[in-house]
Amino acid sequence: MSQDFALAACAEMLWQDRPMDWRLRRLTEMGFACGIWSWTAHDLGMLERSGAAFSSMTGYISGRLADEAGAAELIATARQSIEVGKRLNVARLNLHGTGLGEGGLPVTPCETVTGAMWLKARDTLNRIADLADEHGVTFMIENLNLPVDHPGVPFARIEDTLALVSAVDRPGLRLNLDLYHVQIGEGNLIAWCRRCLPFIGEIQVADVPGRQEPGTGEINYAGVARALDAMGYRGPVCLEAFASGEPEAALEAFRAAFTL
Ligand SMILES: O=C(O)C(=O)CO
Repeated sequence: MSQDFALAACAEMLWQDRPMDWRLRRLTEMGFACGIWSWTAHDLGMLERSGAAFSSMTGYISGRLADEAGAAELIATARQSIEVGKRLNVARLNLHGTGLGEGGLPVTPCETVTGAMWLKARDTLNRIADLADEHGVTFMIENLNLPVDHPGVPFARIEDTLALVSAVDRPGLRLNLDLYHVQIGEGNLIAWCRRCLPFIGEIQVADVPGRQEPGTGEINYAGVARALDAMGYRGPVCLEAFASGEPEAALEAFRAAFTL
């Protein structure tokens, strides 16, 4: 049995009754890198002392892609996140089309994205890619689903994030291809993996419905893993899911699905 993907898990969603340093140590012991969301929610010294390998974390605090004031806020808070990311040696810094608030809802919801907004978003992401070059870091933009978890987020669909990342086409800006969100919003997972392949920074997974580990829902993740292997993907895959029972068992189900 070989493990061809670099496996990680989102520490925010597992063992929610345990302190974060415990979760990070447990994931590390089990051989997983760790994903976290906003660094502002954590004691940075604790994160540093945990010894975890951080696969990704949120790479901004607030802001938006598609208007001048929002872009200024995004760039300023991305700068702060770069410093924290360097301190923790975080591999990738994650972005969304707009800041997310309570329950993952957009701080500034947007139902209609105009042509001018698309152009501004591309310009903002080029500024993000400039920052990435200057500091030697990698940003990613994550697709989200609109129907269930994140209504009103602009540039949320994989079609949108792929259009932006491929238009910018710079190594410091990649896709965080979240297959849970693709399944809800667009489906056709393997075809999207193929289209996104040249631009993928990380893949995130959870089953649908319920956002739990592979095997709890309708997605054949072992089949997706075989297809990714056949197309030559060898990058990180992160479980961003709740556990249906014991987190250790959820992590082993994830590992089994992505071990070829
Ligand atoms: O819903 C997600 O995938 C998110 O990462 C929101 O933070």
